[in-house]
Amino acid sequence: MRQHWDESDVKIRPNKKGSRPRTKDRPAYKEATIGRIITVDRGRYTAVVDEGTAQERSVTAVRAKELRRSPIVAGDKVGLVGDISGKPDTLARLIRIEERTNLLRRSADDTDPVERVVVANADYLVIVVAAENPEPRTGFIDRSLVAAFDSGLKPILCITKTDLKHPQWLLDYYRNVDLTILLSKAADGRAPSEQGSEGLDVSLVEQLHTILDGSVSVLLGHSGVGKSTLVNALTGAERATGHVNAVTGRGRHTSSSALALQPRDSKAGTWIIDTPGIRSFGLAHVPVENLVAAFSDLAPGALDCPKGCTHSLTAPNCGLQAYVEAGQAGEAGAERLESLRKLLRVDEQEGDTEKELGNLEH
Ligand SMILES: Nc1nc2c(ncn2[C@@H]2O[C@H](COP(=O)(O)OP(=O)(O)OP(=O)(O)O)[C@@H](O)[C@H]2O)c(=O)[nH]1
Ligand SMILES: [Zn+2]
Repeated sequence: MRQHWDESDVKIRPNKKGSRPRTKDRPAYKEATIGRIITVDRGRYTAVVDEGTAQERSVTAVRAKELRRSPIVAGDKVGLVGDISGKPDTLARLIRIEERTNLLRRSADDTDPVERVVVANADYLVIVVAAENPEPRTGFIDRSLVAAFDSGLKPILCITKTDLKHPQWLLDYYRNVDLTILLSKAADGRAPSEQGSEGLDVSLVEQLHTILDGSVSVLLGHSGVGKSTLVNALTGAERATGHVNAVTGRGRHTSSSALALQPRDSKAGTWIIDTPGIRSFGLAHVPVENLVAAFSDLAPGALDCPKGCTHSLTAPNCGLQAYVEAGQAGEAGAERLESLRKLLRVDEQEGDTEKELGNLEH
């Protein structure tokens, strides 16, 4: 059952000096407890406090009026006041967003300059694709790589379902790119199972578990690639901490906003943030230099571009073009440059019109 809260339930009683006008640093708020946001659902923020201690618990909070215009996302560290017991029917007040180490951003599409924040303070972006069913799309992966680069997250490409098909062409495409690629173990001819974690490769889970231990990772992937299977295997069937239950009271997260989960047997501070609402990254907010730099196999070529080069097919003396033609970006160079030009929107054909279908809470 969903409880109904009212912000007035959590108004903090004025302290003895309460009549004093609020100053910018609001001394009373120095007492705030720091929590980590694990999900946002219709204006309710779920934060974990006293992380890694016996008192670890999740607290539901609403944000203070002053923060009404500030996006707060999974991974954010926030200051909480009021009732932070985490007991049923209690509601804390979120009064501050702590400084972020980084922010994974996207725009709704490539023409919308308004950037939206997806996740804060993450270390890795794990891009999950299937070797087949559904067929992986390099356009999607390249976009995700740009978003990771622009936001300062380390990308990992995780390829599932290699038992169905060996993704050699994909490995070739990324051969010269600075990117960690993890594959599920190949080929015993299994068909994708209809339920459960059948077909999932244990070694892939173990590899991921090891790399991500102690870090905050964002998992990204289209429907059907095996992302839920992977998340379930990483977090264990029973989510011992019960944080998810705290979100909806039903043990299932119903909204499409990002949700942070703790992997089993991991160090304190290890979080995996699932992003069910995100199908792709609009990149309108990303500066051209970062688009180019994210293509680490091509980027050195741009050093020879004339100032203000558009890098289009017809751009005179484009260094990228010359670099690729000289074979310095390897066999996939031409294809990679074509992909970059799509993102730069300087390709001759219609650009990548992949539209955002995601829905994110703010
Ligand atoms: N053959 C094979 N099947 C797999 C593998 N990993 C997952 N599957 C199957 O692929 C199907 C889709 O997996 P899910 O984990 O539900 O995929 P998802 O990406 O979470 O998709 P949504 O739940 O739609 O978001 C399931 O039937 C899984 O059992 C794999 O490595 N090999
Ligand atoms: Zn150029």
